[in-house]
Amino acid sequence: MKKTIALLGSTGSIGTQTLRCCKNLGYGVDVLAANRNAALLETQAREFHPRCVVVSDKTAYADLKTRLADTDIRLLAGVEGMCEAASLPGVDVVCNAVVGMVGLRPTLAAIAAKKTVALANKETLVAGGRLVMDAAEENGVDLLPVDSEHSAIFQSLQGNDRAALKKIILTASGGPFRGKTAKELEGMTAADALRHPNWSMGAKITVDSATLMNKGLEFIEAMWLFGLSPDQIEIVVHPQSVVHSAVEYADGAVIAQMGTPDMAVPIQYALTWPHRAPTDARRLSLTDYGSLTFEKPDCGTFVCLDICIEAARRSGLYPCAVNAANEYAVGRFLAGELKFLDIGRCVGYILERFSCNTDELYTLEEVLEAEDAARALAEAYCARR
Ligand SMILES: NC(=O)C1=CN([C@@H]2O[C@H](COP(=O)(O)OP(=O)(O)OC[C@H]3O[C@@H](n4cnc5c(N)ncnc54)[C@H](OP(=O)(O)O)[C@@H]3O)[C@@H](O)[C@H]2O)C=CC1
Ligand SMILES: CC(=O)[C@@H](O)[C@H](O)COP(=O)(O)O
Ligand SMILES: [Mn+2]
Repeated sequence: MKKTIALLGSTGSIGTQTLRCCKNLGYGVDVLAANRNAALLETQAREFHPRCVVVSDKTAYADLKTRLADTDIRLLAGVEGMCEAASLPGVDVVCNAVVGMVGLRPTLAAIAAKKTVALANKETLVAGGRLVMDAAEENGVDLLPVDSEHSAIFQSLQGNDRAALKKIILTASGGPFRGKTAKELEGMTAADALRHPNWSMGAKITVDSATLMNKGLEFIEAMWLFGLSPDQIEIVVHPQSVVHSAVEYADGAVIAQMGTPDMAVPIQYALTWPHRAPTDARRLSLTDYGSLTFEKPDCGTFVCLDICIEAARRSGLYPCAVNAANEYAVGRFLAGELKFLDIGRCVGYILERFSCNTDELYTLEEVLEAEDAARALAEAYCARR
C-alpha cells in the first residue's frame, strides 16, 4: 500500500534519509518542515511536490516565500504550522525527525489527528512521555520507533509473547571518546566530539553520543515506548554497532536485531510496518567483522547516563528538565562556549537544583514551564563557567 507522509525535520540527517526511503517506496510526501534551511527545502519541494511546507525561522520563511512564489505550495510557519501540517487530511504517517523537544507539540497534534507517528525525535518522549503515550492510547494511534535501538527492540518483539518480556539490552557504541579518562576529555572540542565512529548524524545527537546522554535519553525513550521499569533495562557498550539491541524473554531466550549501522532499515521499517521492503543498506557479513565485543559503560567518566536514569527514577518532569538543560549546554558547547565536561556538570546541576511534582499527570503547559525553568537554571550555571 502506498502511503502519504508528513515529514518534520526534512532537511536533517533522518529527514533526508527518510525522503530517500519515500522515493524507494513510491510514497507521497505531503508536508516538508524544517527550521531555517530554505535552499534545501526549496530543492526538496520541487522534487516531492508537497501540499505544504513549514519553516520556523522568520528570515527563512521570507526567503522561502520568494523561492516558491511560482508554485501553489502552502507555506506555514513555526511550531503552530508544524502542528497544522501534521494534522492535514490525507496524511497517513507523520514522521517526526526534528531535533529537540520542539517536536513535542507536533507529535501530540499528529496523534490527536489520529495519524500513525514514525518517531525519530526522542526528546518528545523524554520530555512528555506520559502525555504522548496516553494520547496514543486514547486515539488508537501506532507510535513506531525510528531510533535504531528502539526499532531493534520493536522488531525483536514482533511475533513474540509480549507478556513474557523480562528485560531489554540497549546497546551503545560508546561514542568517539570511549575509553578516555576525564582528564583526557577536558580539552575535547566540538570537532572531536562530532567524529562518531559508526554513525553519520546531526550535530546534537552526535555530541549526545559522545557524552552518553544519548543513551540516557534512549533509556527513558525505551521506558515509555515499551512500558518498562528502570530495572528492566541493561545498557551494554558494543563498539561495532551491529547488534542494535535485544530483548530477553522469561524462558531466557534473547532475541536481537542486527545489521550494519545504516538508518535506512529502521526508518523504512517504521514507514512500511508491519511489512518489509528492500533497501540499499550495506549487507551484514559477520565473518568480515570477525568478532563483536561488549563491555559495561564507564558511568564514572560519562556521568550523563546515570543522571538520566536518576531523572527517570524520580519521574514527573525531571526527565524534561535534564533534557532541556542538555539541549542548552550542547548548543553552547557546539558554539565553542562551553567545555565538553561542563555539559555533564550542567545537566547534573539541574537534576539537583530543579524541583517539581513527581506526579506523572502533568499537562503540556507544565512540561513547557519545566523546560523554561530548567533552561534558565542551565543558563545561569553556564554563565558562571
Ligand atoms: N541522525 C540519526 O541517525 C538519528 C537521529 N535520531 C533523532 O532524530 C532527531 C533528528 O536528528 P538528526 O536528523 O540527526 O538531526 P539534524 O540536526 O540533522 O536535523 C534536525 C532537523 O530538525 C529541523 N529543526 C530543528 N529545529 C527546528 C524547529 N524549531 N522547527 C522546525 N524544524 C526544526 C532542522 O531544520 P534545519 O536544517 O533547517 O535546521 C532539521 O531538518 C533527533 O531527535 C535525534 O536524536 C535518532 C536516531 C538516529
Ligand atoms: C543511529 C542511532 O540510533 C543513534 O542514536 C546511535 O545509537 C548513536 O549511537 P550511540 O550508541 O553512540 O549513542
Ligand atoms: Mn539510537
